[in-house]
Amino acid sequence: MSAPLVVVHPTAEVLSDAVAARLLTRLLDVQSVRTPVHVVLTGGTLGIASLASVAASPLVGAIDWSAVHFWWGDERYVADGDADRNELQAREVLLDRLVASLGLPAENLHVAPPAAHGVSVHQAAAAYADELARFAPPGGTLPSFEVLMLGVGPDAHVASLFPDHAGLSALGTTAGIENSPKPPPLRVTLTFDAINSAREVWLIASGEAKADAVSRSLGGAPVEEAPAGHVHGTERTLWLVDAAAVGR
Ligand SMILES: O=C(O)C(O)[C@@H](O)[C@H](O)[C@H](O)COP(=O)(O)O
Repeated sequence: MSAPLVVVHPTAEVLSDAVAARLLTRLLDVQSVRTPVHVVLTGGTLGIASLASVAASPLVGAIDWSAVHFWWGDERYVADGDADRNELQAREVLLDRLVASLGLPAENLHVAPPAAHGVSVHQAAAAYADELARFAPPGGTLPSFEVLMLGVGPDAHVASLFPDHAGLSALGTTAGIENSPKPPPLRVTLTFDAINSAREVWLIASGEAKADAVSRSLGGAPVEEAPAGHVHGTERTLWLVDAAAVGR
């Protein structure tokens, strides 16, 4: 477990560009020593803005995308093609282009299943856990995540781990979430154990509305109040924020 390091950027725009630059540089560094590389993406405004910044970066062509796998920290359990799907939003700003022209294999996008008739959110979570286990080292249940990104909610949630909510005590690698306080109500999420297995965990937050959540998370609030304060990378935990999110 690594102690958090907080990096403050002046604005949300600079922050999303800096997250993109950091991700691309990290991929270049890692690809010089090991491959394939597993990256976990986040939904949310800033997460998607950061992917759009990746698409706009001149470095995007320098990565060997054929050896990168993408996962999601959480996914909204809605029908395939629904605009609320985190994977759809990520595809629109970046991933479709990586597949179409930069060599990312379509099968390297590992999504939690969309909602389907007769399939519960818990069954979808179990299917996502099976997919994760397929890419785990022998005897393991999870791929070796290099970077895992998490947006932070105004209530200090991360992924779909909400304060005072069922997912906080979920065992295993994934959980189905019902009655999410942030719509839509059904979600599939990685658990704390799965998140905390990543080498680097990057929490990203911008805007005044997140200032209280950031301060409570970094101030040691209990997990039931501030789940975001209880995620850590094994090697590095970064809080990448803008000035407003730290009350400046
Ligand atoms: O699917 C989701 O809704 C999420 O993955 C969620 O955890 C998100 O990252 C935060 O709520 C921050 O979202 P914003 O950046 O939009 O505030």
